[in-house]
Amino acid sequence: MHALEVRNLVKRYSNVLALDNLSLSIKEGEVFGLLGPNGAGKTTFINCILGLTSFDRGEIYIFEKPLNKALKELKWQIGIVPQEIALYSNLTVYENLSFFGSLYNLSGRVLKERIEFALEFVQMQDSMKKQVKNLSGGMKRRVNIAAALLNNPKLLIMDEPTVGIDIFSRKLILESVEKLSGSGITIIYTTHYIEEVDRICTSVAFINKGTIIEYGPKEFLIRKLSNNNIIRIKLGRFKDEAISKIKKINGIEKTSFSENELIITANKSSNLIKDIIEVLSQEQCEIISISYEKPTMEKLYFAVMGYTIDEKGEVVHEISS
Ligand SMILES: Nc1ncnc2c1ncn2[C@@H]1O[C@H](COP(=O)(O)OP(=O)(O)OP(=O)(O)O)[C@@H](O)[C@H]1O
Repeated sequence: MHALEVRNLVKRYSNVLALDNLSLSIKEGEVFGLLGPNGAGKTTFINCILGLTSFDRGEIYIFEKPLNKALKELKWQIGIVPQEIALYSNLTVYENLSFFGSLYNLSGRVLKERIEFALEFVQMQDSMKKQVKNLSGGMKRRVNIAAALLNNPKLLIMDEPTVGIDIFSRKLILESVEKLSGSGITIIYTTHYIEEVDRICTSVAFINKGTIIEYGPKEFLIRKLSNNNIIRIKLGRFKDEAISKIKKINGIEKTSFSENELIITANKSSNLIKDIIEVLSQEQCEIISISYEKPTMEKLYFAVMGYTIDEKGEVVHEISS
């Protein structure tokens, strides 16, 4: 079943086209990362699917129900962690959670148990009596997450939950998403931190200028979008002739050799390792190790967004469209 299906969504703010025919679908149970730079349209997208902002065109289905129906019938199964902290600062952590729980019609023992579970989940039990105004930004964000989990949602939407918070809270938030992953809950997680998507998401969509450039399961995208394989071969004894012969193998795009390491960039479609080993053994070279370099999510992201990264790791070049 699809947790979310969006078709040709268009949203305009006067002269800004914030969402430009955006389409995507998210399967139930996925931790889905929506990754894009500032102003890409992430928050507008989230606001549209939550019915918080109107849109000009398109269709949205949540758990296969049209948006209006879904928001009426499934409202209590959707947890939201908004970008802005949405808590009462003069109330304590516990009082805030009691209030949000009562909005879900939770009361008595069930409410108490759900609050205890949510507090433990975000590791805030020790701070439950503190007023929210006395908490750090990261702790407030964790209370927001606890509030979103009170009703045991089927769909959890987290809009840039780690922006501007301390490292410890960030670590806890990422760990809590990891704990939820695989439990059946669907999570939509917007961010502009590539390493977060790499760590916690099962699928990812690259969004820019209001449109989805690519999306799918992470491993699928890495296979689809990486243009080549990089093979590293550490040699003991070697002959220059072997290196020259390897350069000529069909499918090899680039080679470099320094400090006894041969780095080969090979065409994605070719499996050349057998040919390379054959040359090395014919030339009686000593192979110490062979490894494949996996393309990183970061390299993939910049490539998809139209940038390249040089050897020093700097973004150097925008490819004009
Ligand atoms: N209320 C608004 N009125 C006019 N323009 C808006 C409004 N909200 C967003 N925009 C514009 O729509 C575009 C998409 O903005 P949005 O906030 O959805 O992007 P975002 O990816 O969430 O960015 P960020 O990571 O900075 O939060 C931007 O060009 C933004 O300036």
